[in-house]
Amino acid sequence: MKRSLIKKLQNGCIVSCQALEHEPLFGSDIMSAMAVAAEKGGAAAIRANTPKDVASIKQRCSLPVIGLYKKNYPDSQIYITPTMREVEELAAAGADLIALDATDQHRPGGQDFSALLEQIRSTFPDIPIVADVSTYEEGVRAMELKVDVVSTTMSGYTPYSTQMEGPDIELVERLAGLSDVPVLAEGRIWTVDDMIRCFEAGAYGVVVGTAITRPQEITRRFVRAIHKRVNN
Ligand SMILES: CC(=O)N[C@H](C=O)[C@@H](O)[C@H](O)[C@H](O)COP(=O)(O)O
Repeated sequence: MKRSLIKKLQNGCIVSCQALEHEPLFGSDIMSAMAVAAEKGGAAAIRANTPKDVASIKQRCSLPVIGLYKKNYPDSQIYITPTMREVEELAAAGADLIALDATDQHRPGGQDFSALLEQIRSTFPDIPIVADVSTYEEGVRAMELKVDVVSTTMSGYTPYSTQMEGPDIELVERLAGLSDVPVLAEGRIWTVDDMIRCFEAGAYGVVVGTAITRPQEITRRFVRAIHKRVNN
């Protein structure tokens, strides 16, 4: 079952439909409409934040959903599905796969990533785990721990990872083909060309978020280009 689900991501464009509370499109109705639009456009899957959005998307859209739950804990730097509590809520909401932070940063209560994995596996053996990593070493460790999928989500978002404007294609290339664990390219994929380069680097699938589902950021790019032109 896990296998056939993961297979659906192969060569797919996974659309991340996320809006935080301070963003103009915040709300499960809007995010589920985004997911339906992505499905109509041929997306392979949806990536969504919070159990509420996941549940709402699952009602209206037939694609597999990679669920995550962004939450801040006072004693931790990580925020993507930090503990078993968020995993349980995502599973109850119907998430088909669950994404979680697999970086080396301090976790709530000092928990080890491998301990959380164990807990998830024993409670939800049929839900594939997507490990969100920021570096090669984190990707290798996640593969050694036999996660189901690795995604380059966190590259550029930990203080010690490579900071760049576009996608971290080098990281995709280094991780892809290291093992039989599929590697998703994720983060700052802005153009079709970016996406193709990720596939050429060996990505199993790509996750595109902001470039499709955050209109305020899309607008900002157009406006910036005008400013640049006017000021030159
Ligand atoms: C770093 C972090 O918290 N990333 C989040 C992970 O779920 C989302 O905010 C991103 O939108 C998603 O990864 C897709 O990336 P992009 O929006 O750049 O296409």
